[in-house]
Amino acid sequence: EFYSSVDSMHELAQVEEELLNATRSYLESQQKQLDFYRRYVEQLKREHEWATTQSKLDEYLGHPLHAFRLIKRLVQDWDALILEPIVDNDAREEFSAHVEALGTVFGYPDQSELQGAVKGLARLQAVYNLTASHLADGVINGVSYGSDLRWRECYEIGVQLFDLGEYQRSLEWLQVAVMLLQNSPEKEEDVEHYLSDIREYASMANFELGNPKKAGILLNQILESQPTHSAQQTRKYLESRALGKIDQETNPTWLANYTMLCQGRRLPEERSADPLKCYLDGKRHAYFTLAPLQVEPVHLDPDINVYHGMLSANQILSILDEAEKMQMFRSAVSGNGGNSTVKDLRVSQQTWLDYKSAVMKSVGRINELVSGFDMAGAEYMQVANYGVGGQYEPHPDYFGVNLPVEFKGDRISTSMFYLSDVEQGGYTVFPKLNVFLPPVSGALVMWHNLHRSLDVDARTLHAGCPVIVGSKRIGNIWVHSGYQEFRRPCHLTSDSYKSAGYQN
Ligand SMILES: O=C(O)CCC(=O)C(=O)O
Ligand SMILES: [Fe+2]
Repeated sequence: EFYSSVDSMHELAQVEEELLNATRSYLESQQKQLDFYRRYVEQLKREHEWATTQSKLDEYLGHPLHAFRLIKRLVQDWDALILEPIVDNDAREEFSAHVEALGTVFGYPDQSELQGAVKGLARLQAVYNLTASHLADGVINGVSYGSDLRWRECYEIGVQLFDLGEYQRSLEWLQVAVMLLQNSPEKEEDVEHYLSDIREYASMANFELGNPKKAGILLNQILESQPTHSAQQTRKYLESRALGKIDQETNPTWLANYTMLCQGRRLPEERSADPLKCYLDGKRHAYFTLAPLQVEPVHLDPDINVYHGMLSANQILSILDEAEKMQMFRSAVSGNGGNSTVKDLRVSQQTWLDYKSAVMKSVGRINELVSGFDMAGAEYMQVANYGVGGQYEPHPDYFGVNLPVEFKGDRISTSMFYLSDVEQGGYTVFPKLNVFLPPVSGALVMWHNLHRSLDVDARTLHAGCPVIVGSKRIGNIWVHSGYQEFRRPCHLTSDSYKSAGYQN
């Protein structure tokens, strides 16, 4: 699977590079061969004309050498030099073999990949209010990336969204496709034809959106100029379908908060708390005496802190190197019965690193010293890379159910290292706490998922917003409660009442 991570998209870029090279050399060799045929045909033509313009063709052919040459040409030369190479063309076979081999070596994206990429775009539109026309112009949140889309691409996005049942968005893209097509340098008769295809989809999308009248008007427009268009069948089909009620999918309540925070806007608060201040902490451990922790508290109770500058650029490179050597997998989310399922809930690829290498030893130590927890209870670090529209919808990190003893307790804390900056989007947000965090490479975000009583803290619900531009990389370390009895002891009174109002 390619679209879910920027890393694996690299391979696609390589595939395209190979395709370009192969095609270019194929065309060159074809061109050479064509030049050769043309020269040979010219030569034959001269001979043929010379012969037939002789006053007496009879006499010409009566000459044994002439007769021999004509017969040789027809028996051998035409076949060997022209007909055979044109019909079965070595270069062509070599070329298709090469292209096929590319597919087996690198893999080749299929229809589902295209759908995945389009879903990613739709997700970005939904969360960041991006219009299809801005995206088509290559403008994202006012920044122009100089990669505008052609009408065909917008049309394709519209079609894919239609197939995904995203009719409103499909319509939006189809409209952009129409505008671009009308201003494109295509031949006029082609434009009319393409317009009809787009209108046919727009008609169906309108129908699905409960607007059969508009659907009918569009179909009529098509049939006026092209009476034999497949819109005929579409009209019959739509007429035959009883207009059932379109059940609008209701958005979950957290979506509004999630969307706002992803855009870097805080929700209005009833009372404004004292602003939190950054500080240096050189006392947490002797290790930090010379280089104190740069702490940015972003929430109190539950505490969420960002520790800046925890990993150097070189350390990050080593971690990513190590991760690259492991196979990255499409992230799964724990489903019912503990089975992992691959859902759009989480679109990224990930791998797990132990704490054996030099750099991972430091990472483990940093985590131990900053969190105060015993790494004996830590899972391996999960390194993840988010691709097009990559996201992780709001979730808690704890499991919260009766865990088997092997789990050594639930996930008491989350340490998330940002292993990259993200050009646009990709914030980490806490919808119940009104907190958003833009990723900052080298920073570490840490919070507790459990109360001191080890009851789950529902306030820690959080999410990774869709990445708009860039490649987001994070490294997560989850520490379990099993070994931390002396590191974070229970209080005499339970504090779990604090999250009671946040369960849903
Ligand atoms: O990507 C993010 O910012 C959050 C990731 C996350 O919550 C997780 O991996 O559990
Ligand atoms: Fe998480």
